[in-house]
Amino acid sequence: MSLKKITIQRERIPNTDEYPFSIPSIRSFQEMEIINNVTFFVGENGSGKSTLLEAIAEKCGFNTAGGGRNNYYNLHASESELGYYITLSWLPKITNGFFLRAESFYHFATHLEEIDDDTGFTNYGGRSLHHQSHGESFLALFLNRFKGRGIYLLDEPEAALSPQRQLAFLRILHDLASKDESQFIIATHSPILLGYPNATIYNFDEGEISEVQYEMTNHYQIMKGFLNRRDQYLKELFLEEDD
Ligand SMILES: Nc1ncnc2c1ncn2[C@@H]1O[C@H](COP(=O)(O)OP(=O)(O)OP(=O)(O)O)[C@@H](O)[C@H]1O
Repeated sequence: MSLKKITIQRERIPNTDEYPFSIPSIRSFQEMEIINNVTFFVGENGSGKSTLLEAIAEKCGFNTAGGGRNNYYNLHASESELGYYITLSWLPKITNGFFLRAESFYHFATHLEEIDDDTGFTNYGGRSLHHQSHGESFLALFLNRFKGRGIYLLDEPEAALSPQRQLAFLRILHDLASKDESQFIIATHSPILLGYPNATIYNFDEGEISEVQYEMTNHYQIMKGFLNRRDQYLKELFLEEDD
């Protein structure tokens, strides 16, 4: 494991009322220990997970629109507004890795058409990502591009994956992370992915970033409650809407 800690340099922050410091979890952020090869960011929509992940990606030297160090292409290639304020502590420093943004993956695939056509997409399962389904192309990326010592930052990788493929992803994650060469930080809403054993889960809700146990996440509790008592859940949900 290489990335050990993420720290914010609070003395640099000019105005805490503006984005990204308008986000409660980011405003109160001091430091985050990275204690496992697999770390999850969980929390409500808009709680700041992508903001922090993007800042980490920028500090790793990855394209903030998605990709690795050598993937330069223009897609609102905005600088992370948080990146300037955070410091990453490494031992040892690594430069290999990838930042996956589900939302801009199509553009990444187009970028590969331009640079990787001649090499036969060897890092992506031998087929253009545009010629694979969304979920297939994600898995091709995980299976072929993720290898060796590296840091992999994934923003909602479940976006394209069926439950069965999410399980397949857990297997890939296990194979890569258990060799102690690969490190993952994953922002997710998936109760399946969050179930990866012995991961650290950081919750971005309630105005701070704090460690949480799997079974205590809203995602686990809502999904479990819904599956166990679907009729009751729906009855209460629709009752509230009618009020
Ligand atoms: N460039 C920006 N300028 C201003 N506000 C922004 C910017 N990017 C994001 N925000 C706001 O910051 C908040 C946190 O956004 P962020 O994308 O980090 O949330 P998230 O936890 O990843 O959410 P989700 O689960 O929906 O992906 C949101 O309210 C969002 O509207």
